[in-house]
Parts: sequence; structure tokens; C-alpha cells
Amino acid sequence: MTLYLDDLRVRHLGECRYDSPLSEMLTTKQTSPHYVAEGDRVLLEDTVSMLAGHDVPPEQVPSFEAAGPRKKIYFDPSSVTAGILTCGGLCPGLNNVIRGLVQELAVHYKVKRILGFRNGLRGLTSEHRDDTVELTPEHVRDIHNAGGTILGSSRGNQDPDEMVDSLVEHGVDVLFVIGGDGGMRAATCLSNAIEARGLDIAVIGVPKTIDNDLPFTDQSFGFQSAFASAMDFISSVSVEAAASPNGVGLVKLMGRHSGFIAAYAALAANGADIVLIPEIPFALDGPEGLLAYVEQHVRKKGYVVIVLAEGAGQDLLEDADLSHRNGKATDASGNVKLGKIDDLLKERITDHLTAVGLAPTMRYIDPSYAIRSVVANAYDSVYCLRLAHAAAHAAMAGRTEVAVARWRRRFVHVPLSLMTSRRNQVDPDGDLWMSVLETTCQPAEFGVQREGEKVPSGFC
Ligand SMILES: Nc1ncnc2c1ncn2[C@@H]1O[C@H](COP(=O)(O)OP(=O)(O)OP(=O)(O)O)[C@@H](O)[C@H]1O
Ligand SMILES: O=P(O)(O)OC[C@H]1O[C@](O)(CO)[C@@H](O)[C@@H]1O
Ligand SMILES: [Mg+2]
Repeated sequence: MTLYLDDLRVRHLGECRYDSPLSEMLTTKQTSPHYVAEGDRVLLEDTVSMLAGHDVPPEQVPSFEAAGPRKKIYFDPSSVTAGILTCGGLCPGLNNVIRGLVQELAVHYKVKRILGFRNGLRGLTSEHRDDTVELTPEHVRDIHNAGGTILGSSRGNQDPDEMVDSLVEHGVDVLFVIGGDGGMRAATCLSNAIEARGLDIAVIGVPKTIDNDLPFTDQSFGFQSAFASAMDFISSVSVEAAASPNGVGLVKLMGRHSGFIAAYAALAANGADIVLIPEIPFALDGPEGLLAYVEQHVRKKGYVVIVLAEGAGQDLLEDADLSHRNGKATDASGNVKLGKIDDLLKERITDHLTAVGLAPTMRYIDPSYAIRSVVANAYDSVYCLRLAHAAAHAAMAGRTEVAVARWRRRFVHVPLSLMTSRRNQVDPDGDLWMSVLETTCQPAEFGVQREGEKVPSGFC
């Protein structure tokens, strides 16, 4: 995907005419390794060869608008009503972002009112629109000490016009949507409906997902806390497998289309022998297949530890015509419900090892919800707070249809259209996967890789 500077420009509601309450703090600021001045921009790409590939002057090279406070802002803070909602699956740090937004908007911008909409987009439907929470610094003081979200979350599409009616009814000027890829699509949809009605409401996305599958962000918040939690389950299963005759330790982790949690948790635990992710198809049978490799491992080492991302090997379920395990159904938001690859693996590994005289002891853990309901760790807590600050500044400066993200360690504004333009996936040719192969010593492929299934390398 070739991107040009114009693809990275963000929408403004209008001219910034009000002095920011933070303007004094900004008078002497200029770009440094630790700060990007408001007129400066952050490069999309970061290697000499990539930059050399653009035959344009430096100011035309693709770059993001820097996030952060502006000297002049669009909204008069004393008349602003802000709205906040969280949608999609849980993710560590949701409460931290809510808390950061409320503190920044209330304490520094001194906005008129902050409303929390309950249970995701459902909170904007006519049926639920009056069930709001008044958010004050006092109300959110301790919420970062708990996992989940004090606002609740949900899946399921809602009518955009009905949702805009709710914003109008509550006099919302700036709306913060904390969500994953679906949430960013919903925010885009809301922005479009707002624009079509000529309304002056800013919509800012704060990207979240434990899957880390959103593009144009170094890592999404909560991801680190989630994989740290997953690491403990890999360690447990390794201890169990090692202590059992022909032990097979199997941990299934979340990750619908992207295997980041599996890859990072396996690296962190540093005890996995095999990591299986959606991005890299594998064969079960044959001399190069997974089963032969598992057997070889059990024979040599006495046990094997496998980390499995839930979205891995979905094609095997289809090939085996296991339609009862691959319902092809979708959830309320339209996300495909995955087949149970863990069941297939348990069955096939047990059958294979038994047939070769190595009847296994299967030790299986599925910690799915346990890893995403944890409290944000120290790193994510800081990250969430800084994203919240960036989001508050973007909204007050009248940016809209934009997400705040950390890109190459700088905080930037990413147009929502880009956030939903592709999926961040583990690149089989990238250095993350290379580290996994170096650590596990597993082969690059189990069986022959099918043509056309290799994910294209990209920006992430
Ligand atoms: N194309 C779309 N247009 C409007 N709304 C959408 C769209 N896609 C998703 N949504 C809505 O956005 C909300 C969040 O989507 P979803 O349930 O897929 O979770 P998510 O934000 O992707 O988070 P995660 O993947 O981390 O669980 C849901 O209410 C969903 O209906
Ligand atoms: O909350 P639900 O609907 O069970 O969704 C689970 C899915 O949500 C995620 O945690 C985030 O999208 C996925 O990893 C997982 O497949
Ligand atoms: Mg999603």
C-alpha cells in the first residue's frame, strides 16, 4: 500500500480561535528527541532506503500530524460537553484511559461536563441514551486500580442517525470512542453521519485491542499487560508438561487474525517449543508436518510445549470438514466466530502419539478472558494516560475523524480511514517472527506453505 502525504492529513472542524489553557507551557517548546512541536510532523517511514524511495522534497514525504496540546484551540472549553464510550472486547487499561481523559478535560481544560455512555454504542441508542454517567475527577479517582471498564462495553451495530440524535440531545461537542478495529469503524460511521448533518462535533478514536491488530500504532494499549499475563500460563503448562510422561503442554491464547499475543507471550516465557499463529498456515500430516515434529520433540526431550493462537490453522478445520467446529457464524458486531482448532490439535496429537507408542499426558489451558481482564501494568498505565492526554488535546483543537496513536515512539494523529484500512499482522518475514523461530528452534514452516497465503509485509 503506497501512502502519500494527503492520505495522512486529518480533518479539522475549523479555525482555532481560543487560547489554550496550556498555551503558556508551550511558548518555548520546540522539536527535540523528546518532543514534536505543533507545526512539525512525524515521518511514516523510518529507514534511509524507504525515504530515498520518495522522489519529493522532505516536506512532501508522507508524515503524520504530531499529537499534543496546541497554543490555540477550536472549542471554548467552558461550553464543552464531552462524551466517552468503550466498545468491543475488554482490554487492560480501559479505565486508565477514561480516567486520563476526565482528568485532562476537567482539571486543565475545565470543560462544562463529561458524560459516560454505558455499554458501548448501545448507550447511544434511543432506548438507553438517558442511562449516562456523570464523570468527574472524584468519580474516576481510583478506577485505574480495576480491570474492565466502569462504562461497560458491548458488541453490535447501531443506527448511526439514532446515535447522532443522542449526541445532539446531550449537547455533546466532543466524543471519545475507545475501541478496536470495529470501534474505529463505528467512530468513522458516526463522524460521517455528523458531517452529513452539518454538526460541529469532534469524534476522536482511542485505539485499543489486546490482539494488537490495529495498524499505524507501535503497539495498542493493554497488549503488553495481556501478554505478560499469558506468559504465566505458558510457564504453568511447561512445568506440568515437563513433569508428566510424554507431556504435551498446550496453551490457547486470543488472537483472531493476528498472532502477536502468542508470539510475545512465547518469547517472554521463553519455554515454548512451538508457536502457531493465524498468519502462518501449517500442515498436520507428513514428514514435515506438525505431528511428526511434536513426536520428534517428545522422543528427544520427553515433552513439548505448544502456544496456539485461537485463529491459527482455521483452514485445517475446513479441510477436515469439521463444520461442527467451524460454525462460520458471526458475533453481533459481524466478527467471524472461530472454529475450535484447540480441539482438533488435542485429538490429532493424542491419536498420533498414541499410535507411535508415546501415549501423551495432555496439559491444556485456555486462559482467554483471564488475560484481558487484568489491571493494566505499569507500562500500559503510563501509555494509557498519555494517549488520553493526546486525545483530549486533539478534540479541543477541533480535530475529528482521527485516532491518537504512538508511532515510532512519537504521539500522532492518524485519520480513522487509515486505522481501518488494513490489519496489523505478524510478518513472516519480519524480525519478530525471526525471534520466535530463533527462540523455539521450530522450522519456518510445518509442511508446504500454500501459494498466495503469505501476508504481505507492510508498515507494521
Ligand atoms: N463497519 C462498522 N460500522 C459501524 N459500526 C461498527 C462497524 N464495525 C463494528 N462496529 C461496531 O463497533 C463496536 C465495536 O466493534 P467490535 O465488537 O468488533 O469490537 P472492536 O472495537 O473491534 O474491539 P475488539 O476487536 O478489541 O474486541 C460494535 O458495537 C460494532 O457493532
Ligand atoms: O468478548 P468476545 O466476544 O468473547 O470476543 C473474544 C475476542 O475478542 C478479542 O479479545 C479482541 O478482539 C479477541 O482476541 C477474541 O477473539
Ligand atoms: Mg475487533
